[in-house]
Amino acid sequence: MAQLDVNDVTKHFGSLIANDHISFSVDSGEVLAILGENGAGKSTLMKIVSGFLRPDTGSVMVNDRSLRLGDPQAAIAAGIGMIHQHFMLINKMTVMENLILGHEPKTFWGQLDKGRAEREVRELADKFGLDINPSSLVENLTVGEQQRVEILKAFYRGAKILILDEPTALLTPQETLGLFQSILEFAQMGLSVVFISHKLDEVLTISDRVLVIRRGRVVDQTFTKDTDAQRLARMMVGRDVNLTMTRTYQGTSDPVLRLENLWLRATPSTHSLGPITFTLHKGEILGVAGIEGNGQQELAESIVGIRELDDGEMLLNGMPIEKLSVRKRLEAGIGYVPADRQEEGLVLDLKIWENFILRDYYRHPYRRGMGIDQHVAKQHAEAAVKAFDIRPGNIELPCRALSGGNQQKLLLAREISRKPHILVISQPTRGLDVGAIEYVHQQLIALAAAGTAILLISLELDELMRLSDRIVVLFRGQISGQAERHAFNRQQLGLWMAGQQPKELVL
Ligand SMILES: Nc1ncnc2c1ncn2[C@@H]1O[C@H](COP(=O)(O)OP(=O)(O)OP(=O)(O)O)[C@@H](O)[C@H]1O
Repeated sequence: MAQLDVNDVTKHFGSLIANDHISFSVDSGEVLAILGENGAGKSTLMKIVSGFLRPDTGSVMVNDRSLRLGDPQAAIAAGIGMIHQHFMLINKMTVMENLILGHEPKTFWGQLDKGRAEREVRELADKFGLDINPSSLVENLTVGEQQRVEILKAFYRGAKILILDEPTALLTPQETLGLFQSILEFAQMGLSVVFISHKLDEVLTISDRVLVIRRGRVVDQTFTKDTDAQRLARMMVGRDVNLTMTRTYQGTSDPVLRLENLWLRATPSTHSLGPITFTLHKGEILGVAGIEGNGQQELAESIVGIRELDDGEMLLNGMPIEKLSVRKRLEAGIGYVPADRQEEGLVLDLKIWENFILRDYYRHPYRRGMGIDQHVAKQHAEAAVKAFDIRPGNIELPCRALSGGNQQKLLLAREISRKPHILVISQPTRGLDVGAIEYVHQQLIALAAAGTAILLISLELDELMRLSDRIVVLFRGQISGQAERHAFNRQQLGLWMAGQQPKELVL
């Protein structure tokens, strides 16, 4: 089938070397995992292989033939299929329209041959075991289904080498298993798969070989069967990492936030939420579990004030806040780290220091007359960039130039520096490497120990079980179960996530 050889690839961005003489190969039928810290250069490397970026030097070969570099069409023609972290589908079109876009089969008269397109799509879906209805609108599909469309699209264009960039970041555990099953089948068919992930257990489960990149260089390669999670973490980060950090309870019984019968009506794109009643205490971490789309986002946004309540009460330190604007709530001591850091959390075209003061630029200590005291703002941003080890540390760079993990660190740095009474934080470690996860967990533990009440929303049960004092589970906008730390039980939490009613529900 196809073998990929990457030879001596180097790529600079200004003075930064994102890829430094990288070489590796993937055989036909092999699953190669690429591991590396945030900013190590994995995405850059894959963009080079798939033609989205041109390297400064080096070559890429498919079956011993040189690939024309910096040309996505040439990469596709050579059989390279790239599945990006952010899907590139058109929501208002059907699955089939997306699949054939730009490669429409034509009749003799030059018109779209719809029958042939449908037949080809069904045959492909069958061949690769990717079950999907070609006439569904993409906007009505789950994330897992959209990913299947992306993979099918690559196959429709003749992919023999599949590159998956953090493909499980948005999937439920069940969808992840389904994807793994598919990957194994692809490998058995002789396809080559490159799998980029920060999740060591996934890498250990799915790959044959692991390539480790640090600061743009290949630092190690190993057969998966010869390694384990601790060793992989050490290779990646260059030191031992605590992969299972837990905390001992430090919370108090002082209520900080009280939600009483909070209720949100459904909209065409959202579930109804509630009635939800709970109290968040000083120094406590309250975990919110649930499969994506079961009201977590609505809950976070109604606390922060982005969404208006249809009913219910919300008290912050005893004061009703449900009528306050977002800005007033932030000023009153609520911090917010949204799940989508690129859409909601940061302004990617603004500089690092500008993003750092985004919540407070109009007030002390940043306001100066009608403008901003740039000196103070930059000083504070510099200090936070150092304290949170954000790389590269040049605060004049636009946020866009930071890797995902470093963007997340910047968001945390901003919110934590504001010393909030409450921090609402959603998917805090999505896309982060193990070293960065360890760091974020340390920060959350320290923040709670200093008295902040944290509402931790996460799809990762392990993360919730390690950090939370209590966990509530959301299912279709309602609390389907809750448990105290001493009674956490993975299986039970999973059942509640799937909507199974608990025997005893204490609210
Ligand atoms: N367009 C760009 N302009 C300037 N610098 C960039 C650009 N794209 C990437 N970089 C820098 O190149 C380095 C490698 O980034 P890359 O996105 O390849 O890392 P990564 O290993 O994929 O990280 P992550 O795991 O966080 O996704 C980083 O330091 C990043 O800031």
